[in-house]
Amino acid sequence: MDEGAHKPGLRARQVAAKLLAAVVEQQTSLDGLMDPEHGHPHLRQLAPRDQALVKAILITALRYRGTIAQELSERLDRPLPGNATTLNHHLHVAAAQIRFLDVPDSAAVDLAVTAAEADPRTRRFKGVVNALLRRLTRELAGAEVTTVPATDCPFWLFDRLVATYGKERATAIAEAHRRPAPIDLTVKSDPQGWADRLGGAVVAANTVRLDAQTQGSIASLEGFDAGEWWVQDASASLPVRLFGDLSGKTAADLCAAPGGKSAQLVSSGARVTACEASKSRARRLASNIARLKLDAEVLTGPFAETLEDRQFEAVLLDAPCSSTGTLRRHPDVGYTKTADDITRLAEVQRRLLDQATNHVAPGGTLVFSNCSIDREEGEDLIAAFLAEHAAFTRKPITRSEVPGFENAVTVEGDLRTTPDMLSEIGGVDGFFAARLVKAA
Ligand SMILES: C[S@@+](CC[C@H](N)C(=O)[O-])C[C@H]1O[C@@H](n2cnc3c(N)ncnc32)[C@H](O)[C@@H]1O
Repeated sequence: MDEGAHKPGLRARQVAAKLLAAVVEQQTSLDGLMDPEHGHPHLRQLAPRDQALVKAILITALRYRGTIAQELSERLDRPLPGNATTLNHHLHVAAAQIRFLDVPDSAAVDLAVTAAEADPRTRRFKGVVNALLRRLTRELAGAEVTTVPATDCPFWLFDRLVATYGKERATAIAEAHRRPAPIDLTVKSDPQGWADRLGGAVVAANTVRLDAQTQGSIASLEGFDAGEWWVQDASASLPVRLFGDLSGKTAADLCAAPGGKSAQLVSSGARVTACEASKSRARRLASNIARLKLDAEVLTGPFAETLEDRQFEAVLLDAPCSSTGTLRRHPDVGYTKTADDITRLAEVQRRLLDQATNHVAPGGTLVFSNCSIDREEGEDLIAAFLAEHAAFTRKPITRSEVPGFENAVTVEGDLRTTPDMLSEIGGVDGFFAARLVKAA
């Protein structure tokens, strides 16, 4: 066997290059590749420390993909052949480490050279890899990023952001995408006490924010086993708050897994039915609810089938979407989704909203939400819904209902957060929510 095959850390870099290819060439989601049970087998074979390294490399390589591409190409004497995609992945994996991660530069360069040499497709570029990465290290290791934010936002997405929000705000959003997101926890009670215990800060009603650099696994933090809190971005906690007091009321969470909003509904005093179409996700939902020692009815299958003709006073439709509001946490989304996906997902949402109307009791409230920042999945969808459903009217959200998020309330009375908001405290995910009421 090749001597290099035994180099510590080599396998992690090879796996990182392979997974990067899966994201950008086959549009496979990083969450799917990283799943502890069903993720990529090569990743699961690595030691936990190496798995964490691969994850850090991939998140960084995707977050700064445009900058890395530009900095590499500026240092090439002549362009790489157009079909050198595998080579490109090795270079991006190494550049992510050199530019942004706390890994010795010499190891990043050396392992990239060995990885290129070990692969028949890239062997002949070994010298190029060595020279290029050494030059990158010499000239840019530890340097500030000087590219404009749009460099790291996939073109199709940036164009849509400009069309909706204008160039200045689109640029601020793209800039926010480059900053790692903090870890937000929704606590059942005593937010200040938990903030003190975990070294965080209270940033919204029941949201405790921990630093993005918080060490160790989430499950090892105090209060996890006791079920005192769950992970949920501050903006994702807003839709359920729009129902107001739910004590003793019936509530359905139509698209429930992994269950952050179901947990909130139960905690607000509602009798909750949580529906989830996917079997594996429904198992996760049930286990999350159990860890939190909360009580909810969990139904597995599409809600239109499992609920039959049941109706509820409060109905939440937190629909599947493009997730373009979560690029800070999921930088792969810009490379795995396309403009066509947005149109397709908006159509799914339209159909689910139609079905949801059957499960709202007369006089009941329907909250529609998702984590997209595209108006086709938000503002436009709700405008079309209201035009077609005479039994429903919007109950405008008021600024006083969402302290700290007053600027997220739109003229129409919907809620629209974008990642550039609240940047002084670490930003928020992009989210949309509308509150609709069914005639009595
Ligand atoms: C955005 S996620 C929900 C997140 C969840 N509300 C939370 O806060 O944790 C959307 C979920 O809806 C599920 N889903 C999609 N179509 C569905 C349907 N017709 N019935 C029930 N669940 C559905 C998906 O499998 C996915 O788990």
